[in-house]
Amino acid sequence: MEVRARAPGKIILAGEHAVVHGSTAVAATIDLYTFVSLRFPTPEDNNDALQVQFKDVDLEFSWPVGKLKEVLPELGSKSASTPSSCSLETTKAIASLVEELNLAESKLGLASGISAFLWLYTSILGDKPAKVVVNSELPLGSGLGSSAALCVALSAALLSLSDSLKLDFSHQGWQTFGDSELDLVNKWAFEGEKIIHGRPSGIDNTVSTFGNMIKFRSGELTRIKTNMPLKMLVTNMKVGRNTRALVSGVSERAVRHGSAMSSVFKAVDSISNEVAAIIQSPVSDDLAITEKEEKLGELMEMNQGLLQCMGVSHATIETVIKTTLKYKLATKLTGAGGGGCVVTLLPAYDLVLAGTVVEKVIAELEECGFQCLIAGIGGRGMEISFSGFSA
Ligand SMILES: Nc1ncnc2c1ncn2[C@@H]1O[C@H](COP(=O)(O)OP(=O)(O)O)[C@@H](O)[C@H]1O
Ligand SMILES: C[C@@](O)(CCOP(=O)(O)O)CC(=O)O
Ligand SMILES: [Mg+2]
Repeated sequence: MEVRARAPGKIILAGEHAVVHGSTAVAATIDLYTFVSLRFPTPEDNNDALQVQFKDVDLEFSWPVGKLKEVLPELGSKSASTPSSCSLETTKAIASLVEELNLAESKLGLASGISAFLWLYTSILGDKPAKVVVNSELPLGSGLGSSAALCVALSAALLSLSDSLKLDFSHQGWQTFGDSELDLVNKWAFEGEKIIHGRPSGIDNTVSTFGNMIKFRSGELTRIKTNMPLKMLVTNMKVGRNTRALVSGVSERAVRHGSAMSSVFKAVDSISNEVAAIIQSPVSDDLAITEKEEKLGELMEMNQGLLQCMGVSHATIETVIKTTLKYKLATKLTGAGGGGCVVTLLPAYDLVLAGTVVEKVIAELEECGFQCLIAGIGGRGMEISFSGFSA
């Protein structure tokens, strides 16, 4: 009896950071997933603990359910069908549980993910013993939304075994939820993101839950139907950074320079809306596609300039921008910046030329020690699959 959930990462085509301050942003899923598997113990297992294994970071923990009951003040008082924020009291209690894990210095950055795990698990499934395994195809902390993918996959797995969803356990293979169930997953995942990001906009968990490509503003999503082939090169510069710190850095700058920063956010809003309009407008021929790519590239460059204004670029990002510019390709950071990943718009149709240009640019970037991948974008959102359940 096991449920497996998977949720994709994302790229942000325009609008990161500004979206936290009410501007429009455009995001698409990428075909790299975080997986969460969950199973309850059988009587033979004789297990009365909540066990979790985070495979990507080589960490494994176990809390006897008695301990959780003793420490967590609100345990059992939550309803899985009503997402709620973690209270100050529970935040402190979870922090004490995480502190007792004595994480090594190099793994302290993972504490917020463990806290989000404990909050989501105990809010949705209370004190039920279980074994949870997390693994991901996404690089962690690189701007591709691993935090949201974790929260979405976890919320989906937990909700699917709670009493709040009525699901078809006999269905074979991956299945998704209806819109109202997806909405519930998304709301819980947002609560988890709050613990990891501090002040998330909700764009990452929303695109990971619903899939495809979305325009997002102040918690509202509009699905985008692409009318052009979009090919993106994702380059991971492997420079570590922390989303929470970068997001709060932008907020502090916005407090120091209110009027200037609100103009920056307004400009980003216009850029995102133009990006969405270009992607959705009908195309007549290849020439029209090339024209659209040129406009998108220019908008990406403008967005990158404004991200630099917000203080979230990085010397390494500028290196990649210069390298791709030699090949007339536009690049911007994606996600929180400060390192992490950048995206470069690749020509979709000019295959002969694209082949050589793309190969050359990838070779040059890889020579610098960066990791490149051409991501499939705009695919499915969160999905679950059951095994070992009798119909
Ligand atoms: N597979 C995973 N296993 C453990 N923790 C994870 C996993 N995925 C995400 N996290 C948590 O999310 C954090 C990274 O989130 P964040 O800084 O927002 O970057 P991003 O979302 O761009 O990957 C990690 O430090 C960790 O706490
Ligand atoms: C910077 C931001 O716009 C995106 C952060 O994405 P990531 O966690 O770096 O993948 C923050 C947010 O929207 O919650
Ligand atoms: Mg994140």
